[in-house]
Amino acid sequence: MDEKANGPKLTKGSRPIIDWPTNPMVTPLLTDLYQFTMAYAYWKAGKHQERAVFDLYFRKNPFGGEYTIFAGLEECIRLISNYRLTEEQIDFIKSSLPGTCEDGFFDYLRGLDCSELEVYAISEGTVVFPKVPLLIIVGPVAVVQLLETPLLNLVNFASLVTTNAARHRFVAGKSKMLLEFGLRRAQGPDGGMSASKYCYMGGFDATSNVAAGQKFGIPLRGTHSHAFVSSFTSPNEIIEKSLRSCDGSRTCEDFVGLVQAWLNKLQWSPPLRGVFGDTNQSELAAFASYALAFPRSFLALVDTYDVMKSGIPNFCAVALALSELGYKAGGIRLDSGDLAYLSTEARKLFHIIEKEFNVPGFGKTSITASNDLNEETLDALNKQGHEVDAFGIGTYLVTCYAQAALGCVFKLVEINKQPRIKLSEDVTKVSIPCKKRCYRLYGKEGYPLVDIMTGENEPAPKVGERLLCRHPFSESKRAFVVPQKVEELLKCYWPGTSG
Ligand SMILES: Nc1ncnc2c1ncn2[C@@H]1O[C@H](COP(=O)(O)OP(=O)(O)OP(=O)(O)O)[C@@H](O)[C@H]1O
Ligand SMILES: O=P(O)(O)OC[C@H]1O[C@H](OP(=O)(O)OP(=O)(O)O)[C@H](O)[C@@H]1O
Ligand SMILES: O=C(O)c1cccnc1
Ligand SMILES: [Mg+2]
Repeated sequence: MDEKANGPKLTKGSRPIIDWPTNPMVTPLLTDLYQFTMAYAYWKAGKHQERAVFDLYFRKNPFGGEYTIFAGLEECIRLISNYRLTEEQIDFIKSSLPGTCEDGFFDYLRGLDCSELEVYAISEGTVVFPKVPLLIIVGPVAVVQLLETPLLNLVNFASLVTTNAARHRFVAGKSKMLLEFGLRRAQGPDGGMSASKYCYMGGFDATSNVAAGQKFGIPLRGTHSHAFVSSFTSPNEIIEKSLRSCDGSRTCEDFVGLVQAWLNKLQWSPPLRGVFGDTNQSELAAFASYALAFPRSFLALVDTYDVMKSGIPNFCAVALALSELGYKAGGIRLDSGDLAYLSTEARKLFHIIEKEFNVPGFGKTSITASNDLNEETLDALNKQGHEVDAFGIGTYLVTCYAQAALGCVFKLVEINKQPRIKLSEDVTKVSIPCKKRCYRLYGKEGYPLVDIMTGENEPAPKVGERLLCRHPFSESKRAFVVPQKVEELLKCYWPGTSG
């Protein structure tokens, strides 16, 4: 999120212009009915202006893991800053509430906005832990109540999918290219757009989602599908066969013939003799056509027929023909079979070709893998050893297949300066009362040691001073910490504009 535009710089009374939420379905009506019935009852009881403090937090890290990445804040601030009900929306609420509701309430809704709210939040993209508030909303109880559902909606999936992406990045390692390919499998258009945005935030390099490329400026990447390969029947189909060399100095009139000649050379070269026989000619036609369309970034999906006997030799023939004209091929994509084995075999062949035909860099030709990848398959591939440079990941990533929801909650912790608590038989569900301040304490090596919550008016932890930190629910978990650095986690992202 752009902290400069929306973050701590704002002062009371300023009226920054902040865009509407990305998804136009995010309006004041995108809430649960009970938020409006409660708002009415607060109003009827004359309580609606009472100053309340709500914490938004989650109770357990997702995916059986040890951390969560907070995301969705920018969209929350966009909603808050533009929060006004239209006449049409007020009419709809009127028609949805019992006829006994007094008109004065609808006049109240007419004037409602978030100018009396203060929003404190942890920066988007920060590693966060259970129970620490990600957002603290302070303001008139009725309006804050109305925001419960949309704020949870905007934070829950965003943080879950960002965390999922970060976990995939962690397993894949820094050097691998991670591509988000999930749009077709995502939970509807918003699921797809949000996943693309937040996977990028979580450490992916690019997306195949063109709309996300336009909307969010995320780099776009892609290869081609099996349909493109199986749509061809023979090289004779290719009418326009000429290709200018990369430097423009000459034209190869029959690129397809050049590819066939290279395939022949490959077949009969001493280190490869007997390795493969006749390759699939329709696949060769597809690859040659793709190379004619994209000579500078030729990529081939090599598993439509047989990876080792057809796909890879055909790719190499096209790549060598391109190389003769001064172009460097982009690489291959594997989308089935044993990805560790096939990538290793492909790499061996690329190295043999580099040496045999003296094509510098051919051994490093990029290998992309896809096909139902997830954290576990990435980990299994690492353990076996593989030669994949880029992973295209869809279904498991964007649907958060391993865990359906993060489970963020929104709890009243104070009203009229009085603490409030929600009790539960389950101690992990007991809310922690009072308006809080939260700090991240760092140790000698500069690493964070612990996050702590204090009451609003308690003194802040001091560098070099010993502090007893206690687990909120587990009496036996406590530790003395001498912080070398103290970072306040929540900053004011919306100071209210009424003052
Ligand atoms: N070396 C490997 N170690 C662990 N998992 C792998 C490895 N190679 C591939 N996988 C995973 O195994 C699964 C293989 O999928 P599946 O059994 O459906 O076969 P397939 O290769 O997709 O076959 P096809 O698409 O031809 O039907 C995928 O989820 C893939 O990511
Ligand atoms: O496997 P995912 O992680 O969801 O990644 C996206 C998948 O989408 C594409 O094909 P699609 O799955 O539509 O068809 P295929 O299974 O026949 O390749 C691509 O080839 C990947 O396999
Ligand atoms: O570009 C690709 O290779 C791609 C895009 C979406 C889904 N599967 C693959
Ligand atoms: Mg698939």
